[in-house]
Amino acid sequence: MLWPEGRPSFSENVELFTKPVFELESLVKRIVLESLGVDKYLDELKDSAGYNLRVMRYGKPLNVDTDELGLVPHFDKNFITILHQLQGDGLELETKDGEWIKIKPSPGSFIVLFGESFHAWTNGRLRPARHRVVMNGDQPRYSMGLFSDVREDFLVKAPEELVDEEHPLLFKPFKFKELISEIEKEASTKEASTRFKLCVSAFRNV
Ligand SMILES: O=C(O)CCC(=O)C(=O)O
Ligand SMILES: [Fe+2]
Repeated sequence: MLWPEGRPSFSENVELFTKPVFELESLVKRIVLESLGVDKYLDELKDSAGYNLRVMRYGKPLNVDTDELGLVPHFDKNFITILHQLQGDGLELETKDGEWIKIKPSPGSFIVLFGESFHAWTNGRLRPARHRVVMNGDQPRYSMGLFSDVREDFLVKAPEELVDEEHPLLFKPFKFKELISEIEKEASTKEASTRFKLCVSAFRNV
């Protein structure tokens, strides 16, 4: 048992992570919406938000001499992901040009990624980051993440302020649960290829 008996440092670490990470999530949402001039939708997004806090462990690589994939390249499907590496590097991000860069955060820092749903909601203004975990060395890796998304019946629809001639509507409005079923459908037909592609493109409008 890890919580709360047995390993007090585990629950302490989770609690230490929780407060700043929730504050950061709401700050990031505010900054994004304000900078796009659509902060009037902040309450609507906040009221329909759902959260998922995960602590992740990646077993040590079988072979210490070669890099091993801890997590395949993928886009997160949610709105915002905030990650913290507790032990071990390994997170890599893909740049626009298809290059993989290693993320080496300082111990007290967080990594903020945007997911496919926020990409669609902002009518493409935010780019979702494809990322992966690459393991090397002889140690397991631990990370924590706050994954924020929306209620299943929330309609992911870009605000009209973000749609104009220069920025045509990229995705037809969809319920978050429709994106989830799209992911499940794809996963059952094409050997987890969903993890490599933008699932939201099923709702592409232009
Ligand atoms: O462990 C990490 O740093 C990344 C985790 C991740 O990308 C995910 O769970 O979607
Ligand atoms: Fe991810």
